[in-house]
Amino acid sequence: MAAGEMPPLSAVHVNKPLAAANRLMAAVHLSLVAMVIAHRAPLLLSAASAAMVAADLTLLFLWALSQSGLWRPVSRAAFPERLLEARRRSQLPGVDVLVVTADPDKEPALGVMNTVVSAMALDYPGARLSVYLSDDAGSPLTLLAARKAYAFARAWVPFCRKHSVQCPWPDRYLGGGGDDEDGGGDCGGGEAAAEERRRIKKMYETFKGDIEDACRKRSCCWTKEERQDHDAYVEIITAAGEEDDDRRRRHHHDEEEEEEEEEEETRMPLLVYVSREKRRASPHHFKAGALNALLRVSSLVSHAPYVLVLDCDMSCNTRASALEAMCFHLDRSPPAPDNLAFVQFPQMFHNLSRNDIYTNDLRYVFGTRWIGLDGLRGPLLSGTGFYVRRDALYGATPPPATQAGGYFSSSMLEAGELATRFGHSDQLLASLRNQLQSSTPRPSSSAADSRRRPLPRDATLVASCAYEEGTGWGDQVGFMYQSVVEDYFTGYRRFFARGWTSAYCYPARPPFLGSMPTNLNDVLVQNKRWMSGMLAVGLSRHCPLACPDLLAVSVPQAMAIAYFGFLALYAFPVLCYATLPQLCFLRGVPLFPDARWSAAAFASSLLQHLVEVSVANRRLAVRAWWNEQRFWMLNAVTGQLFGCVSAFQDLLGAAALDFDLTTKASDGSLYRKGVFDFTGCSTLLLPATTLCVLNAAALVGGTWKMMTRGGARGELFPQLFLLSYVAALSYPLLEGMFLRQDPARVPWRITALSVAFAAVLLALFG
Ligand SMILES: O=c1ccn([C@@H]2O[C@H](COP(=O)(O)OP(=O)(O)O[C@H]3O[C@H](CO)[C@@H](O)[C@H](O)[C@H]3O)[C@@H](O)[C@H]2O)c(=O)[nH]1
Ligand SMILES: [Mn+2]
Repeated sequence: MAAGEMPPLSAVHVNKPLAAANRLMAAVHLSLVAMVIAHRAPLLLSAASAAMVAADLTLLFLWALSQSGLWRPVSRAAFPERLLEARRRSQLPGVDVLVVTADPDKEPALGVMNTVVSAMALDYPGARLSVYLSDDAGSPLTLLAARKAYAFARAWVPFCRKHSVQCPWPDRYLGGGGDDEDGGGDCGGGEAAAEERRRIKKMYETFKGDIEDACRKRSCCWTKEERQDHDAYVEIITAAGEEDDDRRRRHHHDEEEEEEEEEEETRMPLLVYVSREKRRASPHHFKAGALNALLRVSSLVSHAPYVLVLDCDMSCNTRASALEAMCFHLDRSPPAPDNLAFVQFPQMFHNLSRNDIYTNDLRYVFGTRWIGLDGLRGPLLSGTGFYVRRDALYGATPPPATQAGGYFSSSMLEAGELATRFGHSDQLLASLRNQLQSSTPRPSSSAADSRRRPLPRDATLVASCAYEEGTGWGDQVGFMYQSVVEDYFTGYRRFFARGWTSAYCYPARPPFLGSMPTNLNDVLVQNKRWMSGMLAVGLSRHCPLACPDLLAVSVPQAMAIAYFGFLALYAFPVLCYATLPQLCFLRGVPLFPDARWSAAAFASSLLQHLVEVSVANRRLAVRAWWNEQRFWMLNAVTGQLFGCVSAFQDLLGAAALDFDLTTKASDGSLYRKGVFDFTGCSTLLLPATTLCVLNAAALVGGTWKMMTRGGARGELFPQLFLLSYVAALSYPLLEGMFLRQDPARVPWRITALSVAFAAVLLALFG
């Protein structure tokens, strides 16, 4: 298929007006900030002014890094019909779906199984699709649920195919809280279809009941000790009577090609359960470790050239994503990106409220930044919902211009070298050698070959703790360890620094839907993990700004990646702005004597933010803008501040970073009402509440003084405005501490400590 012979499978469109607007706003903002700093420089005499200049310079630094990712926002389209005109479905390359789960208490089995089943029902030839489930808890409950899920999928998958169901996620489609169009409406007309739908719904109810029963029985749940200490276990899930079905089908179909193709199409995707070995003494590297174990097991079983990664709560909300992703991967003609390693889909969430007080929609990332980065060299890897080339994950470099496949240097393919990198499993090495030597990611020998075969001999070996010792896994091969944000680090080191690119595919209907935490503490803990993980990369020897390989590929991209590595540093300027103007205001010391430029720079940044939010929401979105302003400020002095502390501890070797799992089971009723849920808030919230009390006290005390004493009132107005703005933003915190009486208010211990700390600050400096 030479370029030109067939129409391109994908298109890219540069959003020129937005690009122009972004550049204009950048120019305006830069000149304003320059004026602010120039005006403050002569006042460096006082410590407070010096600190404010340092704060402004930090803001300027981060702002500068963030700019390249806004300069060329693009959108892409995929044309699966053209793909299917150009190739028969049986010629499509295989896809292995890797699903990871870690804790049946925080991640209820029913939700996990919905993800598994939805992935099995993707619109893709059954013989070329396999789903691997990693269970880090090694829970008998999950295994049992997986078997039940497979049995249900044997009815569900054909049902979705037959009726071209749009939403392959059973719970949503069958009316468990989906939107209108999902409610079975796309199942086609006719009494027979309705009957079939009723039947499948009943099967789902039984399946659900079985799992809920099993959950109630304590015997299925392991203790914490058992979870951290158990053998590896791998099972290719089958269902009773399946062998007979297969034989019958094979008997019907002779060797004729068409029928063989139909057979490939209608086959059930493979489902494999993997619980890797866990020992307390050996590090297990969290999600990255789980994914690498799945990569190895899948290499032995189906070895598909493409891999889709899904978190256990990320269900497929359309069946189209696999074909859409292939439009980019298989398109070799412009405008398809060169050297494409992965296609990233946005993370979207089903449990969002219209009044999204925790900014859980992650608009900033998936609605703005990734669109901009896509115009640079591609969005960063985002943990879930991406289709990635296996050879690129295994360490290949992009092919020389004349060749289509990933490139492995010949020395790497030598037997000794392969074993050092990939470990000592003959079976794994044999499968690697087969695939790696052929340079194109070919259609894998279809998963059909491995069908009903016994489990590969080495399956449990490659899922054992000891297997990775002394190999390249986690460093030269697979998902990267050393960071709790394995997605960010892997995307940067494994792909971008080697010259691979990515594409962002943002279809109108959300392709995947996950769940976000719905109480403040969980949200902050999650943010702290992201912030500490990325900062630990930014401050380490792997800093993107100091990576020669990446800089050689693209300096603007290095800046855009580094921006995320330093994101947590916002904590410092925000901390300054949340203490110094307050304390000075109380003393009657003006900090913004010539406020014109500061006011203009402030207004320009607010306006720019409003434009961003509104463009992403496709309407004037003032409430979303306000929610983001508020959460940004709150997160800066909680998630980002503690993120900085943890990252420094990690760098100094004082304490390793941990991966705190988010809960996918909370009800979120307060969040849906737009009320902050402070249940379980701990020290993480303390800086925010302390600063909030300080601000309120300074605002009241300072205004009082200003009115009673007179003096240089005009020069204090900018501070009065700033303090009032902060007070308005932090009102929910004040309310949670002093006005609310419900159980979800700020724990009184936190309130008391905040008041005490604020009093100390005021006594010392006020
Ligand atoms: O030891 C572990 C820890 C986590 N997980 C799985 O990792 C996934 C993500 O964990 P979750 O608690 O949902 O974290 P989130 O904060 O929601 O994850 C976001 O942030 C992570 C990086 O910190 C990315 O990997 C994710 O894709 C991204 O959604 C879940 O399926 C977990 O089961 C494991 O398999 N083993
Ligand atoms: Mn999650």
